[in-house]
Parts: sequence; structure tokens; C-alpha cells
Amino acid sequence: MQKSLASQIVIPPQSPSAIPIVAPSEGSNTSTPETKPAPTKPPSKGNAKRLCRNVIIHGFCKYEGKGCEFNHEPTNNNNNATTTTTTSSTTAATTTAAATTTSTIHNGNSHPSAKVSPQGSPENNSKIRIQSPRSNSAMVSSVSAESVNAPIFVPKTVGMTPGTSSNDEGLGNDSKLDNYLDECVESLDKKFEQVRLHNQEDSVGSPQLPTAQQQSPASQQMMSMMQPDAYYYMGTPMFTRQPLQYHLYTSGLVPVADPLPHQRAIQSFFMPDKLRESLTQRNETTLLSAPARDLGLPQEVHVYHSLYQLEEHNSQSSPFFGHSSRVYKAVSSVDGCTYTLVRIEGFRLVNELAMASVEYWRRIRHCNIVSIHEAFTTQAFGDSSLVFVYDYHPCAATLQSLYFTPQGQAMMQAELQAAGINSMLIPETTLWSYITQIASAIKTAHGSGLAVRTIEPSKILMTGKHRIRINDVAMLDVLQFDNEHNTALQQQADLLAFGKLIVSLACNSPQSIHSLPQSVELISRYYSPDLKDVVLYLLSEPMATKTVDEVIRMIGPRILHEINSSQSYADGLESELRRELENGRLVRLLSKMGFINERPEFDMDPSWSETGDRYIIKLFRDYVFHQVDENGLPVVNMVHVLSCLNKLDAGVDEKIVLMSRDEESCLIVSYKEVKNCILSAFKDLTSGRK
Ligand SMILES: Nc1ncnc2c1ncn2[C@@H]1O[C@H](COP(=O)(O)OP(=O)(O)OP(=O)(O)O)[C@@H](O)[C@H]1O
Repeated sequence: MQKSLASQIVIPPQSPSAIPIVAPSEGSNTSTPETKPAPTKPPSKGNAKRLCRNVIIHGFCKYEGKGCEFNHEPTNNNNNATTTTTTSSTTAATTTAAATTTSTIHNGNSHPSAKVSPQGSPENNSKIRIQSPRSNSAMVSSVSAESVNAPIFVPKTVGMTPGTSSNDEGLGNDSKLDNYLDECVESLDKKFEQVRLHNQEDSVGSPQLPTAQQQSPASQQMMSMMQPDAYYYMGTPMFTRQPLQYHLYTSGLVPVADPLPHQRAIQSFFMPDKLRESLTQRNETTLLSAPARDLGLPQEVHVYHSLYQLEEHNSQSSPFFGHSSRVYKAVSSVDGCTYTLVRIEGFRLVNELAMASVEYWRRIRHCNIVSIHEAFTTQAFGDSSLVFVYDYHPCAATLQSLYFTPQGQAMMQAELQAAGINSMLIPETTLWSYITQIASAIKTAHGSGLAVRTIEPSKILMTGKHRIRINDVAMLDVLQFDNEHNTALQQQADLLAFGKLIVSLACNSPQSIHSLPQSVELISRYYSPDLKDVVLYLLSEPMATKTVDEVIRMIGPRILHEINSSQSYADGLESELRRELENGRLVRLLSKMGFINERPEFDMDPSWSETGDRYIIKLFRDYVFHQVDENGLPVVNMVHVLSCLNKLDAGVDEKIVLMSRDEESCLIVSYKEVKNCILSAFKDLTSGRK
């Protein structure tokens, strides 16, 4: 029985379960040009003029004068290129100290065998091998310990153990790395050049329209400011975030003409590029951070930390109804969520009652209103500031910036042209969508006895495609607090502001509200009579019978259209979600198994993963990932892996045969049992067992 099973599932007796990560040994680290000279390559034409890669990357070339055929005299241009592409190379350029020791640092944590000296210590002339986060592919460069005076993120390299390149035969470790690095840099240069050419072609030929999110200042800032904030990361190793290369994701395949019924385009297996890009961009924007001291901001304001200004960096504070205001995103230490802080500078709260309206607004939860959470006064900015805390919607942009700035208008025009619309005006369906959303928000506010008071293009955020939300609610109630205020009048003002907003959007100009007759004339010429009627109603004199309910009655049929569109969109997103659903589950499972397996050091108990539950998990890991076929070749079968993991996650009763690597023992267990083993081993791990 065992034999026949063994012939089905052959596990090599000595198959390594993981790629060993070996600390560079003294001997290999201290390899010098004298002991291991670089092999001489046949000179190629023009090499003498090309700047040596070692100079670009390390600042010097140890093979200069010892056979390296490249140019070692950097020109100004080359220097510039070096400084703009990598910071570590700039640092390294100052370094000529002789290498005595080499260490490897990963994620800021040095390898146990690494010798990383504090600045100024006698070991400062030792060399530290740093994997620079310069590009998607990790890079390696050498700098002396003195030059490491800033926190550095060192991304873990994947499959790039130094010296593992197949081209390294016969070279010392440093030479291997240098050669490997050269290859990396060269291939990256080629890739960047291809991408640059591709982008140029795109911009000349068929313009790709950036989304609303791409235009937002937040997303532009994202690319420029990628700094770590120690506070944000709460003592975890600091790292520099690298901007995602969205273009590298895009498959961009040519569509197959008339595919057969059973054929599917490769794109149909994955989330649409636009959606993925937009979601990733939002995540990236949410994580944007910079050291507070560099931004001149306090470390902490009330319970919020990691403040990051949302407007253009260093821009003047913008006036909010006569008050200077600044907008930041910040992380709450209470729930870890990111919020928007709107700070009114130099504001003294005279009457505590003014804050009461914040409490009323806090209870309002509406999909077209940016929710407010709290308001407080603080001296943390060095003045007396009033701060309002709202939900944070990454990559949001105001209607003002999207429709009434030259940049926004150019983008809108390009977008319309791409959709085959030859007009500068916003399509009517889009306008109806905005009208429906704002009417719905007003209805909720008025229904709760409140007035919105911020219905204007600079206070309405676009947070997704044609998805708008009224921002800064409750602010005016506090800033212009009046005990005697007349809510009914303010609600009438809301309707008037609503009418003006539609006019300015329909006429594509904020000035159009100053010449209403001409604007209404334009609307009646280019849009349906229904739209004109709504505008005229909203612009009419205030009266008791003029209510948002009446507006909703007028736009009834359009609301149905909006509901249909929203539901179709929700269906689309749901089907995307369904496809991605398994990913999270499986990653969680794999992570748990990764945490449990191969922990001989745990609790000084070398048999931790060799006994009981853990042994079953280990054998299961082999069963899923380390099977070999009858020829001893690894079985790389994703279907097998996915089906095993799914069955494991579901905990089905199906039984499998697990066999030890020496083929001496054989266990018959169900997925359910393996699942229970994993649960209990993980619980063991996380229960603080000593
Ligand atoms: N709740 C929020 N979530 C995400 N981003 C926001 C939020 N509130 C504001 N922003 C961003 O902050 C920027 C500045 O907001 P602000 O309200 O000051 O707009 P503004 O265009 O500067 O208007 P104003 O000139 O009237 O101040 C906006 O362009 C928007 O991108």
C-alpha cells in the first residue's frame, strides 16, 4: 500500500524546502580586485566613451586601470543623470574608503552576521551593502558606513540572492553583483526608454485620457512626495514608497477579431485596467506620508498624526468664506483610519453653542455628503485653530478644479472627444446624474432641519466617476454662528445655489451665473426643456412652496435612470469582487502556513514543526507545493495548489495521503483535520507562548 502510494507521490529525500539565504562570508565579502580580478571582456566599439556603470552606481570603479574598458571621467551630463536617478549613488560617489567588511541589510534590519557600525565608530570604514529601492527591480550598491546618515528602506529582493546569476561563473561576489547590477540597470534603461517612446507615441497619436483621479492634485503630489514618516509607521522600519508603474501592468493586447464562442480575451480574466489603476492609486494616495517636521507641521493634533497637506505643497492657505483655511489628511490614533482635517487658521471660538450644529451633522450619513466626524480647537499649529474632521476620499477633486480650470477643461474636452462627442458642454445625462445626487443630499439635510450652505463648485468633490459629494458641511454654521439664524431662509438659499451650480456646469463657466438670461437661453438651446424647467424653478423667488421635494418630483424620471445606472455599475463591481474574492482567503491561508512552517528556532524547540499538528502542516505543505513527478521533476501545477487551498479553507472531509520525505511514514488525513491543525498551531503561535 505504502509503496504504491509512494510511486504516486514521490518526495525527494533531500529536497530543500526553502532557498537558503546565506550571509556573505568574510572571504567573499572582502574580495578585492587584487585577489579576484574582473574577467576581461572583449572590447566593444564605443565602450571607451560610455560612462562606466560602476561610476554611475558606486561613484567609482574598482577595475579602473585594471582592465575595465569603460570611461571613468564623468561628464556634467552624466553626473546629472546620476543624481536624478538615484540618491544612493550620489552618496556612494563620495565614498572611496577601502572595503574591509561587507554586510547585507534587509528592510532596515541587519542580518545577524552583519556589522553595521554607528556613525563615527571605529568600524566606519566598513562597507555596507545596500539594496537600493531605486526601481521595481531591486538594485545593489556599496556605500561606506559614514555615508549612511539617513533612514533607508531596503526592499527585500525577490529571487535576487547575490551571486546567483547564471552568468556569474568564476567571478568573485562583488564582481557578480556588479555584473548583475549592470544587467539590471541596462535592462531597466531599455524598459524605461521603451516606455518613454511608447508614451511619446501615445501622446502624439491617440491621447489616453487620464481619469479624474489622475488629474487631482493629490495624485500629482503622490508622485513627487514619497517620503517616510517614522511616526506614521510607529517604529516599524522606515521605507521610501516607490510610485507604482501603472503602465507596466497594462496588458494592452490587440483585440481578437471575431473570437470563437469558447475563446476569451486574456483581459477578461482580470480586473479591468482602469478600475485596478484607480483603486491602486487611491490606496497609494491614502498612504502618502512625509515627516511632519519636513512639512513644518505638528507631529500630533488632537488624536491625529501623520498630517499631510492636501492642497499644492507650500501653497498659500485658501480663504474659506473670509477665513484662511488649510486641508490635511491625517491618521486617527483611535481607529487607524485616515481623515481629512480642515483647519481654519487663527480662529477664536467665542460661543460654544456654535459647535452644536456639528453634532447634528454628525448624525447625517449620506452617500452624497462628505461625513463630518468632529470639530475641535487646537493650539498645536502655533496659533488658535479650529479644525473640522471629515471622511477622507483619496484622489478627490473639486468640481471647480475639474470643470473650471484650464487644465480641467482641456481634459474634459479630450474625454468628450474620445467618447465621440464634439461639444465643449457637459453631456445631459451627466448633468442629470449630478442633479439627482445633489437633490438627494439636499433632501436629507433639509429633512433633518439643516441647511447645506456649501453648494458651490469649490465645495463639491468628485470622488469617483461622476460620483459627487458635498463637502465642508457644518463649517459655515460654526464660523458664522448666529443664535437667531433662520433655517428656512438658508434652505431657500440652498435651492438658489443649486440652480446656479447647474447653470455654471451647463454653460461650462462659473461666470454664467452673472448673466442669467443668456445662460438660460443657452441651456434651452442645447439641453432638454426639462432641464431648463428645473433651472428656472430653482432660480425662482424664494417662497414657502419652493422645496426640494418639488425638485425631486420634477426630476422623477431622471432619477429612475440614475438608479438603473447605479445598479448596473454595482452589478459590474460585484462581479469583479466575486472574481477577486478568493485571493484574500488564499493569501491569508498561505500566510498562516508560512508563519507556522519551518520555525525550528521557536522556543528553542527544534522539533516544533516536526511533531503533532505542525508535522501534518509541514507534510501538507510538501503535498501542495513540493511534489515531484516520476522523473523527479518538480510538479508546478497551479490548479493543484488552488484546489488544495480552497478545500483546506473550506475544511472539507475529503481525505488525502501525506507522506514524509523519507517515505517512511504516511498519514491519511482530511482537509478538515489539516485546517484544525493550522488553526491550533497559529493560535499557539499568536498566544504569546514562551
Ligand atoms: N474630504 C476630502 N477628502 C479628500 N480630499 C479632500 C477632501 N476635502 C478636500 N479635499 C482636497 O483638498 C483640496 C483643497 O480643498 P478645499 O476645500 O480647500 O478646496 P479648494 O479648491 O482649495 O477651495 P477653496 O479655494 O474654496 O478653499 C481639494 O481640492 C480636494 O482635492
